[in-house]
Amino acid sequence: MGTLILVRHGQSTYNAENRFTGWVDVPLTDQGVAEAKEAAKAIEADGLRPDVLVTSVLERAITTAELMLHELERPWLPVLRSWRLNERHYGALQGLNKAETAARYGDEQVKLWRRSFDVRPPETDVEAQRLLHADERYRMLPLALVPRTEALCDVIDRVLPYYYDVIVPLLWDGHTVLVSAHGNSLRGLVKVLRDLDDDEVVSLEIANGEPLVFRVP
Ligand SMILES: O=C(O)[C@H](O)COP(=O)(O)O
Repeated sequence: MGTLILVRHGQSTYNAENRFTGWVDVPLTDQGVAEAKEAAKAIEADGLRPDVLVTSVLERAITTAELMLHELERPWLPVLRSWRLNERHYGALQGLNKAETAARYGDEQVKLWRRSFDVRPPETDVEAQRLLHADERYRMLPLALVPRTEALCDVIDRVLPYYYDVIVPLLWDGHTVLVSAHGNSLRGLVKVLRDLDDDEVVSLEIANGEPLVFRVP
C-alpha cells in the first residue's frame, strides 16, 4: 500500500489579489511561503515521510514543494513534473479580478465557471494559445492540446492518464508520494479518488497548503 499526499500550493500573488490565475505563472506571497512550511509541519506531525515528489510545471507548486522538502530535511527527493497537473486553464478570465467579474456577469455565472463540472469559461484567442505554445514547457505538445479554456471535466481527462500511468505504479511499489499542484487539478483528482458525483464536486474546496492524505492499495 502506498500513501498519496496532495497539497495545493501556498497563497500566490494572484490569489492575494483575487485574480483568476489558471496557467499564468505567478510566485508565492510571504503568506504562501508560510503556508508551505505549515503544510510540511502538518505531514510531519502525521508521521508521513514523502519519498517521491511530483509537481506541475508552474512555479507556485514547485516553490511550495521545495519549501516543504527543505522543512522536512528531504530536499534530495527524486522529482517528477508534468504539465498535466497544472491548474485548470481559466480561459479569457485569466488575470481578471474575481469580484469585478462577478459584478459584471453575476454571481451565478461566475460560480458555474469556477465550480461546475462541465461549464467552460470563455476561450482565449488563437494568438494567446500560440504564445502559450511557444513557452519551452509546452512546446513539445501538439498545439491542439494547449488549452484555450478548460472545465473541470477537461482537467480530469488530462490529469487521470498521468495519475494512473505514473503515480499509481509508485503507490503500488509502496512509495509515499507528495503531489504539489493546484486547487482545480486536485479537485479533479479528489473527485475521482472519493468517487464524488458531478453535483457533489461543486462544493469541494481545497485550501492553500492543506495536505490531503489517501492510502492507495
Ligand atoms: O486559478 C485560480 O484562479 C485559482 O488557483 C483557483 O481558483 P478558483 O478558486 O476560482 O477555482
